[in-house]
Amino acid sequence: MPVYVILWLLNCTRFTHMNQIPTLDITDFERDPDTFTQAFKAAYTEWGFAGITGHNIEPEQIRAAFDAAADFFALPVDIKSKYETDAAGRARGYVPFGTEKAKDAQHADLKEFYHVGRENPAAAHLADNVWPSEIPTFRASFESLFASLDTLAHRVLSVFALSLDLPHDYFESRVDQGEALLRILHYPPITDTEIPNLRAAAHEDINLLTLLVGSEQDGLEVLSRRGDWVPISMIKGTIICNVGDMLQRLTNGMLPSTTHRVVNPQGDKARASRYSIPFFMHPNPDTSLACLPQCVNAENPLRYPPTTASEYLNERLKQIGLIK
Ligand SMILES: O=C(O)CCC(=O)C(=O)O
Ligand SMILES: [Fe+2]
Repeated sequence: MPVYVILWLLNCTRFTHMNQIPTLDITDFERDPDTFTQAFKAAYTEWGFAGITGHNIEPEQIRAAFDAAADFFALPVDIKSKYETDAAGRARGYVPFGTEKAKDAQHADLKEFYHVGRENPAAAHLADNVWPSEIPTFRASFESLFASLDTLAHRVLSVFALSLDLPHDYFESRVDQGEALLRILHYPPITDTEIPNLRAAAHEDINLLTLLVGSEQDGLEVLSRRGDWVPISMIKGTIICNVGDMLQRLTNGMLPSTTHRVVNPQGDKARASRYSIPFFMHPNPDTSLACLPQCVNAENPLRYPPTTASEYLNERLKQIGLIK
């Protein structure tokens, strides 16, 4: 075959299989809700992941949060450990390196993290936050980022509801007392390259939906429907939003909770820290995760038995080592 034909064929495959998660500008929803909801549904049915732009979260707010994170994780481990708590599922405060292991993984992930969660004195299942006094900017930075991501999560949930032929406020009464967790993640420099561990082994997120303030460092990869690992390269400032296992169950798998991982960088890049900040949105504990009837049909028969959000969460947190 002549070289120009091979080049032409290669070019065609490049364009017909766009191998990158889609990006959606959420301000398009206000301009044309129906068209946006259709594009949104198509993106999530195919990928379970999309980048969100037009979200109104200022770059300075994100910068301040990453700076506070770097300052905290640079503290000696005995100081950081003062902020470990006994909140169920380690849902508040510091969680040391080597604690979490992806379901079915053989080795622990290469990360330490800090959980900041929803506070509501009227809801007994939501623990109080703890704040490191050593980093004066920490509390204000993460309270403000939490509030902004919570608002965005509500906007995104209303588009999910519309794309499932539900009223736009369907999820409101199902998440108002629900846990939401900001997970401030630090993947320390890797000094021993012979280790079998990954920064984060392949996993699916347990919750309803995740908003990820993505890292400036490479490493995040998403498993496509075709079975290949797609490195995520995002325009700076994009917030990644992905479906979690709870939304996958509710939609009987119609919206997939896509497997993803964080791979170790090669060469000098391995010697740099990596930071990222996912926000995990959970339903109220008593919310049923039974599949929605409109997602069950002859082509897509019922895949999951009914359960509640709290039952399911407990089972999953045991699998990843966050509950004994
Ligand atoms: O660090 C990242 O980019 C992704 C983190 C992640 O997938 C998680 O914590 O569930
Ligand atoms: Fe994840």
